[in-house]
Formats: sequence, C-alpha cells, structure tokens
Amino acid sequence: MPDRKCSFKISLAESEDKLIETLSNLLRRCSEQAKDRKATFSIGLSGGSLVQLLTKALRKSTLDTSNWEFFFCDERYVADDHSDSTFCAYRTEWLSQLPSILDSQFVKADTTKLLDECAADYEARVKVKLGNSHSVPQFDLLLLGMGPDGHTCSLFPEQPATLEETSRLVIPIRNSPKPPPERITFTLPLINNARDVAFVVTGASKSDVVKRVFVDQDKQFPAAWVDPTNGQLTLIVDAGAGSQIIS
Ligand SMILES: O=C(O)[C@H](O)[C@@H](O)[C@H](O)[C@H](O)COP(=O)(O)O
Repeated sequence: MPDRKCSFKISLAESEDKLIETLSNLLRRCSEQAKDRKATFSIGLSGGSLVQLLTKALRKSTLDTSNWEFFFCDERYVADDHSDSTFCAYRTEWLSQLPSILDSQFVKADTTKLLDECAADYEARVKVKLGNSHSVPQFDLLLLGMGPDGHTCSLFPEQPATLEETSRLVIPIRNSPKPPPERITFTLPLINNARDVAFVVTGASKSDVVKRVFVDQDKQFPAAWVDPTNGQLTLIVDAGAGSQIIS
C-alpha cells in the first residue's frame, strides 16, 4: 500500500444506526478537541447523502452546537433558495429537525456574485472566519462524500488540473460533469490542511472505487489526493461500500 502523510482510520458500520453513531462520536471528539483550542468549532459540509446522515447524527448526539460554524467544502453556483443549493438542502432539513442551529452559523457562498468573484470571495470569508489571512486556514473538521467516479468536493476526474492548484483555496468550476455545471470548491491545499477529514461513503455500488481510492490510492480518482498533512483521515463506510476493503 502506498504511504500517507496522515494517520488513517477505517470505521466499518454494520447498520445505518451504527454509522450514525460513528459519525456522532466523530463530531463529539472533534468538537471537544476544538473547545480546548478556541471559541468556535469550524466544520466543512458536503452535499448528497451526507445531508441526511449528518442530520440524524446531530439529532442523536445531543451535542451543544451553539458555537459551531458551518462552511461548504463545495457549493453549486445557484441561488440560495434553489433546490440544487447545498446550503438550501441543509437549511431546509435543519429548520424543522435542528431548529437550534441558526442561519448565522452558516458561512455560505455569495452566489449573486460572478462565478470567479464568488469563489475568491468565499476564500476571503474562510480566511476571515478562521483567522488566518496570510497562510492556509485550518478547519477543525471537513466532512466529505465521494461519488461513484471518485470525485470529492467538486474535484472531478475529468478536470485533473483542479488537483494541481497550489495558490487558490477556493476555485470556480465550469462544465462540471455532474450537474449543475457551475460550482465552487475547496482545493487540496485547504482540504489537506484540516485537522480532521472524514469521508462518509455508503452503498455496495461504491465498493470498488472505495478500494481503489483508499487502499490502492489510485491518483486517477480525486478522492485519493486527500491526505491531510498533519491531520487525521477517517473513512466511515457501511458494509456495502466497505465490502472490498475489510477481509
Ligand atoms: O454537489 C454535489 O454534486 C454533491 O455534493 C456530490 O459531490 C456528493 O457529495 C457526492 O456525489 C457523494 O454523494 P452521495 O453520498 O449522495 O453518493
């Protein structure tokens, strides 16, 4: 197996309840560790199935989320109230299920700006919020999903140049192979500077790509580039997604 910079842990959950418990334990650990360091807990969100899973984990955990700040590891370039918006997906879900989480706790992209400006502006917001305007800010936790093509955030295998970005922390994406075509996304320098990065991947249809990304570290898949420099990488999988990596 190729080497990693980070410490890597796999958590295999036998049922959805177990997976939610694992996710809630991760949230507890990361938020408690953050509390020892500073006033807020910064967490980067992804879309897809994570919206529901995270909602269930937060409901189960009864954690105090009042000092948490929610960012978006990627966002679709649509209006905030559009059904494609990842912010809208969380806000809609949490309004009824987690009403204690306030709108002011979301640091969202301003998609009224032109796409390039929207990405640059989000990078600036991240830097201001995380208090590091000169170097790369450090998230406490990034929660990532992975598509069947091995994409993560909005870093797609068809757009390998996005993986080579070294200066910008948030970039615009055009012609995304997965609709909608315009997006913004965190880049690897920001992702790999996080303290904790966790992938949550479910479903037997992803078992092959899970093996190729997390065991073979096959760099044709963007998710295989995630390797937090001084951080912890966790892969949370259900029995289906993990079937080819656990003997
Ligand atoms: O913006 C998007 O299109 C989604 O956020 C997407 O990137 C998602 O995170 C992955 O495809 C995994 O999604 P699932 O966990 O639902 O398979």
